[in-house]
Amino acid sequence: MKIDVKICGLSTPETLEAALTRGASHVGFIHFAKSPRHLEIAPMADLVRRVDGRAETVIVSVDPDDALVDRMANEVRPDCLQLHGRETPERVAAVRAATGIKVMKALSIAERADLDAVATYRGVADRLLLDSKRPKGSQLPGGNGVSFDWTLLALLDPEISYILSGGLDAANVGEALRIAHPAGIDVSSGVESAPGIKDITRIHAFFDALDDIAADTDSRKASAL
Ligand SMILES: O=C(O)c1ccccc1NCC(=O)[C@H](O)[C@H](O)COP(=O)(O)O
Repeated sequence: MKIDVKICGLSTPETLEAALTRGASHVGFIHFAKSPRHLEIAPMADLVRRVDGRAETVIVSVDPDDALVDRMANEVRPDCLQLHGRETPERVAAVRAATGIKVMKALSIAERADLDAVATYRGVADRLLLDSKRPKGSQLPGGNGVSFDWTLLALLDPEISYILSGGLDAANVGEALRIAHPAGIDVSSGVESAPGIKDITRIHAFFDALDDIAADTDSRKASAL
């Protein structure tokens, strides 16, 4: 089964094109002032226009107030709003109802108890993104380039569909997909040369790794016949 691939924290037309050319299903743009990937609304709207239906566009924000939700919805018009703060299920439902735009809710996972929150967003958020907890000292709720213990995900109800995020890169995505069974994967730092600087070579390397995994899976299936 083909999984979704979200390349997040894009900020230039060139790196956006590279992600789209390689078949990203989702492209993400960050609106969070403390992030090295932060984009103001107008440049973000420009990048979203360039996507022109080739992938789903996602704006990432952290506990946005109603005024910001309104600006993102009306001035950028993304396909999806990713809420990466402490938004409750009620807030997710309210954002969805107010905008008519899909909502992806990000949840931080570090230990077994963190999985309890996942079910409370089921049927409320359109997508769930399971990310690592921010490391001590980081000001960013996401985009920290650290992974969590993927074996925890075996404890989730297998019916729950999620996007796996946090510290993925070309070198570890194969192992992540052997352990976890996500509907999609999300990467940011793993395709950067420095915080906030997306790297076209690393974007290609990430998709090359996914192609290798797909080819390996196909050949295993063929030899099992
Ligand atoms: O990327 C950021 O700077 C960011 C800032 C504030 C909230 C969320 C942020 N990123 C959200 C994402 O979806 C990232 O892709 C996700 O956390 C994975 O990042 P990484 O571990 O760097 O691959």
